[in-house]
Amino acid sequence: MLKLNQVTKLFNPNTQDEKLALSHINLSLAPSDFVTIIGSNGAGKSTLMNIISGVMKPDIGTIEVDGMEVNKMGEHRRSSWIGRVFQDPMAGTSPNMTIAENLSIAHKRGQTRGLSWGMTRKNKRYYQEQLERLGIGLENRLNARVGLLSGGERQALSLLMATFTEPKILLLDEHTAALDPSRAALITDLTEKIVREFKLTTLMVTHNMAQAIQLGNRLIMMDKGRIILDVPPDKKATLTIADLLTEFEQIRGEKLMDDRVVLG
Ligand SMILES: Nc1ncnc2c1ncn2[C@@H]1O[C@H](COP(=O)(O)OP(=O)(O)OP(=O)(O)O)[C@@H](O)[C@H]1O
Repeated sequence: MLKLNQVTKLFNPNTQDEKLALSHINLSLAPSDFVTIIGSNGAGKSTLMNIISGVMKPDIGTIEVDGMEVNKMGEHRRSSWIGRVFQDPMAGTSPNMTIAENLSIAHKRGQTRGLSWGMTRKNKRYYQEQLERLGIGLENRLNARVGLLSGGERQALSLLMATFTEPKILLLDEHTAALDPSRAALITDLTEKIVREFKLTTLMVTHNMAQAIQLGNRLIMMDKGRIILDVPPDKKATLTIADLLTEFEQIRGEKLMDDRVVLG
């Protein structure tokens, strides 16, 4: 369903700041695959997400979705079938609009017609039903400004908005990293529930090894712009943090020094 062929990204070519962020990445996801991505700082994880979502174009290589090459398709057009949640809870929602207005925008994503809010009673009921699924009481606050919500509430709303139109691909970019542990656990649980329910094909970047092991059916480890480990579903089920650290050491010939990765 998602296929990356030889995807390469070189920043600032032929300058002192030249940086090979992605090097000949080949990655193929089956429908409903949930892949967690870990890797050291600067490994290329966010660049990979940016290239899949169309924020950046690869210098070499192709991206295919359901057999169709999408390299030339811009971010806006891809947004109808890609949902994305960022680390920053402020990034996915509009603070000066109400919860209902934010959901209305998400509802219309990818449609070309103008932005009439279309806040019919039927739509409101539908938004309430969807909010109820989050289990944190937001269904009673449809008219609250989103800027007033806590980080965790806002991130739960971002997750709902990103998956509202059942995208083909869900990209989660360290979406629990800015939350306190209890809120992070809530968003992790919600993520698992929503992805399972809608059978979403998902890529999730995390610095938290425990979370990378807990979620998803497949795990990849990146380093210096390459995929250095791809743990398939049959091995992922029994994978431990110790296994991952050993693999990293064997592949890199050095210990993983990023405590955030180990401790989460
Ligand atoms: N727009 C850019 N211009 C120049 N260099 C960039 C740009 N974006 C990323 N890089 C560089 O490319 C490399 C990969 O960056 P990227 O953000 O993808 O890493 P990452 O794995 O997400 O890292 P982290 O875990 O620290 O967030 C890094 O060395 C980074 O400094």
